[in-house]
Amino acid sequence: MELIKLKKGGVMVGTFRIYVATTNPHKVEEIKEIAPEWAEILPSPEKIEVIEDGETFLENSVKKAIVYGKKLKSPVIADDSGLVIYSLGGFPGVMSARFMEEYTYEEKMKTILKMLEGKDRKAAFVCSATFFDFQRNLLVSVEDRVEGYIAEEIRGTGGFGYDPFFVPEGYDRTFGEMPELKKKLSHRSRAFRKLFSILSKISESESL
Ligand SMILES: O=c1nc[nH]c2c1ncn2[C@H]1C[C@H](O)[C@@H](COP(=O)(O)OP(=O)(O)OP(=O)(O)O)O1
Ligand SMILES: [Mg+2]
Repeated sequence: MELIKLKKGGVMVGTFRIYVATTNPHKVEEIKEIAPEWAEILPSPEKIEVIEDGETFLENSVKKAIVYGKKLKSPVIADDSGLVIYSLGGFPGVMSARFMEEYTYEEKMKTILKMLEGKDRKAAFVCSATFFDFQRNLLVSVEDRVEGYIAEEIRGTGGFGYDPFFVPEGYDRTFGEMPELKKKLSHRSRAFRKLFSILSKISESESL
């Protein structure tokens, strides 16, 4: 049984529905933008609480995928991601969302800007993308990142989270100032492009 109904005689014979195991609609939108034509990407029909107590993005990504996949009994994809600042030992890392949880991202970023005074500003966004198919007990995880640095000030209102102070390598504007370009450059688009390409290869091998 093919994992994904692909083409028959070169004609699309159907799509493969995948729910996104997330509470974050920005993630759903960004994944939809880069998903292949055979994947029908939908927000989860249920909001499921997952305790993200993993020490790595991978652990949390796999946990979210399995909890949602088992509950929905349908193929899912999950993303655990965050900001890693090298001169702060990788802070905030897996704690990116929980750092100053009760404050706005504006306040979180202002605090981090103070922490960075006199320090090296190199940073990366990291995304661990996981696919889990409950029926086939198939789990695939891929991690990727986008290197860059933290700007001297908060700029732009596009994107979400820490976008307004993250400048990707090779550019001088923040993701907040160029949300369209972010969709191509980001850790999320890189990780999910890799994940979808692996799923296509698994499907092709199954239909051999
Ligand atoms: O593209 C991004 N642009 C800016 N900031 C970002 C991005 N990607 C992750 N981040 C930050 C936001 C949050 O502080 C943490 C994600 O936390 P993370 O747990 O993966 O996501 P979440 O709690 O919003 O939704 P969920 O866990 O339901 O997928 O890293
Ligand atoms: Mg989360």
